[in-house]
Order: sequence, then C-alpha cells, then structure tokens
Amino acid sequence: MSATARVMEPAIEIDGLSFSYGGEPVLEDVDLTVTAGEFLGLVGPNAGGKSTLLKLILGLLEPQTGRIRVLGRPPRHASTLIGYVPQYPAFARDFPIQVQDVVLMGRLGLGRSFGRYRPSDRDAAGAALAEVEATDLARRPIGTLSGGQLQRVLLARALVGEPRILILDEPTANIDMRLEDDIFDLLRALNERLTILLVSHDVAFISRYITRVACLNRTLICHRTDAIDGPLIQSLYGDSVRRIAHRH
Ligand SMILES: Nc1ncnc2c1ncn2[C@@H]1O[C@H](COP(=O)(O)OP(=O)(O)OP(=O)(O)O)[C@@H](O)[C@H]1O
Repeated sequence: MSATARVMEPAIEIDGLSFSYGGEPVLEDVDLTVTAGEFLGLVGPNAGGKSTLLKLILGLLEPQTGRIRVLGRPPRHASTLIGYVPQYPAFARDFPIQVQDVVLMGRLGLGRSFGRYRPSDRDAAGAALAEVEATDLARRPIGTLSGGQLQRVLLARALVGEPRILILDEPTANIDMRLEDDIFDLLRALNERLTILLVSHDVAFISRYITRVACLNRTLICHRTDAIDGPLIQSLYGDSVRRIAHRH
C-alpha cells in the first residue's frame, strides 16, 4: 500500500454490522466510518448497544454479519493500535497497586510480561503521566484517588502503548462538571495526534467539543453537532437534556 493510501485510510470502518448475543439483535445493519483525526461522539439510550459496539471494535466480540476494519486490519490484529479507557465502575479500585504500575499495565499488550518491564516502558509511563498532568500521583495507591484523578490515570494507561486511536467509554460519568471541562481540554489536545471515539450520555456537553455524533439505538444515525438544536436534542433525549430516550 502506498504512503498516500495509508494517510487516507479511515481509522475505523464498519459495514453492514449486525450482532446478537443469541436473542434479539443488539446491533442491526450498522455502517460507520471514523476518519483519521476525527473526534467522534457515540451517544444512545441505556442498552442501545454502545458497549457492544466498542467490544466489536476492540476485537473482544466477533460480528455475525458485516465487517469491521481498524486502520485497515481486522480488530483482533489492531488491538495495540487502540488505547481504551473503560467505564469507571469497570475498574477495580480496591486492587492494592500504585498508580505507576497501573499505567505500566498499558505496556503489557506490546509483548511484555509481568515483572519484565524495560527502562523504555518506565520512561513511557512517566511521559504518559506527565501528559495527563498526573506526575505527582505516580506513587499513590490507586484506591486513594478521586474520580477525576483516576480518570486521568486510566487515560495515561491508555496512552502509554502509543496508540493511534483512543476509545473512551463514558469518561466523565462520575466526575463533576469542572473536571469534565479539564478532561475534555486534554482530549482536545490529544486529538491533535489521535483519532478519538468517545461514548457519552451527554450530547449537549460533548457538542461543545466535537463536530459529529453517532446516535446508536440498535441502528445508528450520525448527526453534525451544528445541526443539533433544541428540537433535535428534545427528540434525542426526551425531557432531560442529560438523558437519552430516543427511538430511530
Ligand atoms: N454478555 C451479554 N450477554 C447477553 N446480553 C448482553 C450481554 N451484554 C450486553 N447484553 C445486552 O445487549 C444489549 C446492549 O447492551 P450494551 O451494554 O451494549 O448497551 P449500552 O448502550 O452500552 O448500555 P448502557 O448505556 O446502559 O451502558 C442490552 O440489552 C444488554 O442487556
């Protein structure tokens, strides 16, 4: 493949994707192209299929119908190209481990095994913590962090493998509004070099930062955020701006 073709290659390409866990389809005929360098929001109601779509993109599930490519590769061959920040409750905070070791775990997928980190791994962990402005937290036990601090550390863990795509599942669900702004400013800076896919319940908030949202409720429809006005938000969210209860 030529260098030009590589530059033009979409970061994530999904065609005709359908998936079910055995019963009713959770995703049906989903098409989505995330271009390289884009910052895309993925919104939708509870049980709309957002986490399932992320698992398919991460190669943790296989589609029954359709095709996914991550930087031109099948997802299971692209896992080292993606940095993933899980939903906050998915991370066990009572694990007795220091922040710097949590961040180092992000190097494991690159062929290292436990206890065999190289100096370059430790340098990368230090750089990732510096990038999220959390250097001072390096030796803190993970259980002592605030929600916002933990979120930064999980972001550093996602960055330490030097991914080309960053995927975040509800990164600001458990932190207050002022901290949300800080995290989004950080993401905007990271978007200078990374493609970002962000799951959020809060389309009104993320619309201040991004240009396009994909709305997923079994099927998927994309909207430009400058087309998201009062009536559309109403149809996306029902009565509450922070709640989504729409049907396609
Ligand atoms: N492992 C599983 N086995 C069976 N059904 C599942 C499994 N995981 C998810 N589901 C079902 O698939 C549907 C979509 O779930 P998913 O977690 O993808 O939605 P979501 O949009 O991420 O929801 P939320 O916003 O509540 O996190 C739900 O009906 C859920 O119950």
